Amino acid sequence: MSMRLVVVGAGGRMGRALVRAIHETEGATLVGAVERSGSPLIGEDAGTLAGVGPLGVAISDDPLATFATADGVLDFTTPAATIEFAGYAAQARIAHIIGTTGCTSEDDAKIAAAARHAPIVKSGNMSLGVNLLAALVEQASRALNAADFDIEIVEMHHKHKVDAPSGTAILLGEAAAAGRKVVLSEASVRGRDGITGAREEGTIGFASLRGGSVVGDHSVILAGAGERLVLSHHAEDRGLFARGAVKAALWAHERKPGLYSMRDVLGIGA
Ligand SMILES: NC(=O)C1=CN([C@@H]2O[C@H](COP(=O)(O)OP(=O)(O)OC[C@H]3O[C@@H](n4cnc5c(N)ncnc54)[C@H](OP(=O)(O)O)[C@@H]3O)[C@@H](O)[C@H]2O)C=CC1
Ligand SMILES: O=C(O)C1=N[C@H](C(=O)O)C[C@H](O)C1
Repeated sequence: MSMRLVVVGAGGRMGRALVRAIHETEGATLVGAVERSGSPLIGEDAGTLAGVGPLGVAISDDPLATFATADGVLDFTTPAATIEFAGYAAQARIAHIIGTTGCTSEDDAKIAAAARHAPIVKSGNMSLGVNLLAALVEQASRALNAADFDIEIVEMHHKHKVDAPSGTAILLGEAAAAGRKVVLSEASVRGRDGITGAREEGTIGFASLRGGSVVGDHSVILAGAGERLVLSHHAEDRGLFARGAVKAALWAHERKPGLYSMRDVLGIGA
């Protein structure tokens, strides 16, 4: 039987891409679409809004009632909304696929608590390419030691993005930190300005650029004396993330409660 999915934030950039991806996927059916109460999109057909024609799914502002009809929820919204949806998905015991970035460690603790009751897949990037890149970054960071190679992560996104560094940059930073056997929060340097002093050995630097319509560019630079290794990913279309999220939902369907990553879904080890 087809997996019944709800898209929350259905009117957003990713929300619309998710509706299209579900429509194109055999074995997945859109049964609900949610936006915040007061949104002018309430009552509109989610398929029409996403450009695939009417699907008979009106956008609702009642997540709890909508989740009761579904097997899973796809969530690319905001941290505050995601925490609320994690509670509802746990109550309904349905899979929750979280692409939202910018969550704090307190938010992540609430998501981990919800994962005791339902399967949750959370990732800063749902594409195959980035998750493979993370495995390569982990390997390269392990092979090239901190005394000889400095790690810097550069990302660029469209001008509407509200969080920095991107969730993907953090995911890649975690991979680099795992390769180096350090804790990212203790090693990271986020942005430089003024007389910063020379670079401290073993740190992992982050730089964020914003502008135009860039979907998502990431590079991890391992800079040594006289040579640089640059591992990059360029996303050209949001459909990439949406297809990954639908794949994660199908993978999580009827799986045991727990917090899973996209590397679990894709079977990519270090
Ligand atoms: N993990 C991944 O692979 C990817 C992650 N992302 C992340 O996904 C998130 C969304 O990105 P994007 O689509 O560009 O952002 P948008 O702002 O275009 O979309 C977010 C949508 O969520 C809605 N929303 C916010 N709060 C609620 C609520 N309480 N209930 C229902 N709907 C709500 C917004 O409505 P309103 O406009 O009214 O506030 C909006 O329609 C970001 O965190 C981004 O970083 C993006 C791409 C890939
Ligand atoms: O906000 C975006 O657009 C994106 N967000 C994710 C992130 O923060 O890394 C993934 C992707 O790069 C697009």
